[in-house]
Amino acid sequence: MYLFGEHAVVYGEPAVPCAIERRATVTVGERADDRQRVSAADLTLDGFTVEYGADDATPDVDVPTPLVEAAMGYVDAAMATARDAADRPDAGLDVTIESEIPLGAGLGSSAAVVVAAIDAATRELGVDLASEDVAERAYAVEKEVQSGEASRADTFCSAMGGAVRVEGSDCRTLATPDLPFVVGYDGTSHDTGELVAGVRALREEYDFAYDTVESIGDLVRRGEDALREGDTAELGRLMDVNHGLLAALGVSARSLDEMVWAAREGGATGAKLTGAGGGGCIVALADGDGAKTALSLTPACDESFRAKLATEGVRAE
Ligand SMILES: Nc1ncnc2c1ncn2[C@@H]1O[C@H](COP(=O)(O)OP(=O)(O)OP(=O)(O)O)[C@@H](O)[C@H]1O
Ligand SMILES: C[C@@](O)(CCO)CC(=O)[O-]
Repeated sequence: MYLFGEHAVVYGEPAVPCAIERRATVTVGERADDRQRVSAADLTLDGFTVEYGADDATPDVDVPTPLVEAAMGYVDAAMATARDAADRPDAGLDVTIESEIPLGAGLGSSAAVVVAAIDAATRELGVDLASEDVAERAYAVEKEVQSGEASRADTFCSAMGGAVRVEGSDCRTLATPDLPFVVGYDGTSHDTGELVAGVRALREEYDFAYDTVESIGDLVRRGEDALREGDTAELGRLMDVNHGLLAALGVSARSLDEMVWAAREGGATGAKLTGAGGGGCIVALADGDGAKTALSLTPACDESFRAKLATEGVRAE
């Protein structure tokens, strides 16, 4: 989840994502043959569940094929980089994905799945990669699958845990403050690639959009100071401004605006959309139950939950 800086991070501005305790679990077992089988038991969207195998010509599913193809793109590429890291190009793998993270909703579900898949597959093939190496390979996978449009933010954060700072290829972990986050989810998903392309087009066409991206960078630097000083009032104010700047770039949605306002009216110190936008999740900084209750009473909000910061990144269980 992004405290600050999504979208602008694609153009080299800094961003501060934070890992929360919602995990993707990937189990990998080596096969006796050279085939690949993937089952994503809980790849759910709008109430559908899909299970598919890499060796099935036509997956037996009741969801749009593009969704399955998109999921396979990430998982295939993750397995390929794991086989490459282990120098075992012909290894056959059985992969099972279980994820608690809503898809395409701004919580970095693809990064979590790719990071966990690379970590589990390399371990199964006898290689113990450092979390930083898992992060770098996961970034390459996201970049490839998202046609060159990805920052290192989601993957580095998923791999390392806690709060991190990403600016271009410079990725660092930050001292993790214990901040009270509440997430509101509208139950929908977005296409990250389309939203990133929309911002790119706007930024190329209008100077003000170009400047807005730079302003987000300035805001993130101020946010880092506030984080260091533990100044939650300032963090909240900057989250509100960050939401406004993202809205100016065209990536908010009525449901996201409604949830942001509900959280604020429920006493949140600040609230913003998180991730690519268009629909999905907002994050609020909020002590007490007011913001969560306000969200649960908002028709646009499908689910709200307290998001505990995960200090640990990818791990073997
Ligand atoms: N449990 C899962 N099993 C298989 N594939 C998954 C799973 N969760 C996510 N994915 C893949 O990741 C895609 C969603 O990633 P995408 O980058 O579009 O959104 P996100 O990471 O959830 O949101 P954002 O980029 O805004 O943080 C899904 O369409 C699917 O291809
Ligand atoms: C919109 C974006 O900044 C975040 C999506 O999770 C894209 C990216 O950083 O790859």
